[in-house]
Amino acid sequence: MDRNPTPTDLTLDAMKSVVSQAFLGKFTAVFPKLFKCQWKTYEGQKKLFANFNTDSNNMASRQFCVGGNWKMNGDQKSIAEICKVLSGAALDPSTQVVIGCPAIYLMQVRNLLPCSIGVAGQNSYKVSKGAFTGEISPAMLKDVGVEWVILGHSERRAIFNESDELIAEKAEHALAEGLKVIACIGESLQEREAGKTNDVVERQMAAYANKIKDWTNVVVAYEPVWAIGTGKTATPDQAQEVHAHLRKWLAEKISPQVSASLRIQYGGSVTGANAKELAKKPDIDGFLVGGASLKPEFVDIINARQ
Ligand SMILES: O=C(CO)COP(=O)(O)O
Repeated sequence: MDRNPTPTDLTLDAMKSVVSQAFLGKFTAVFPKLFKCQWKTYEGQKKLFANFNTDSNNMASRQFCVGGNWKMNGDQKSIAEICKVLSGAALDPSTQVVIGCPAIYLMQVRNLLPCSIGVAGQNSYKVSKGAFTGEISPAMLKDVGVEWVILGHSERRAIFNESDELIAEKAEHALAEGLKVIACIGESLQEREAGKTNDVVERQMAAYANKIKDWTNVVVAYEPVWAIGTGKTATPDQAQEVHAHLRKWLAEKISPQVSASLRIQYGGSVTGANAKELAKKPDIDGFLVGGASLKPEFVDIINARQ
């Protein structure tokens, strides 16, 4: 929809939901898992709906989205344990949850987690197949039931020398293949201290914008490099300042609609203890979490808006 939803649109959506739920009810006995999953989604949408504000610039109109980035951590045993915790936990149904796990464990994680939790690759290449030893493609991620990919993480940029252009090409291809993309950006400590934060995130966003024409399936993750894995979280005000700047940039360079609807996560030493304060900021629409996503406190981060 390229306009704000009107109360009539919302009522029609609610009616469609009720009818489809009634229809689903008939099949509860046959497809209990499917029903449980649909119901959870419905409950989440109902909660979102209750909060919905037709002012599209309002944070309530963007679904809170929390990603766990396990990076190169875990083994079959520990991953099974984390999946058990997540599967059994009472997670805020209005929060979208996505787990980015090492490629080799993607199928295991997809099989262990309920369908209400999305699974993400941590990287994918810019073409669908071929002689690219060591790479995986969006088509392969989709083939094993993975719907998301994290791209442009600062570790890919710094350690594996990925350029803004390559990352944008990867994002373009992943979106064309039907994946949802968590597109990471963020400045280093040196860049922040030199007062270049806005320039850096604008440059990284401009590279994405050169290749991305439809932002519907994109979530941006603002992750200041100095806050990643350091225990030195950006303060809620520091994070909000950059998120608000990004929204202004999006309004000017892309469109007011994309600026109002694109979700921007914060990442960098998010914990169960600091998530609630960060989540109160109007332009913070979720988190991308490293270390704490491997621990039970990840549940508190998911529930930060409750
Ligand atoms: O890099 C991150 C998520 O992608 C953040 O990592 P930490 O939460 O461990 O700081």
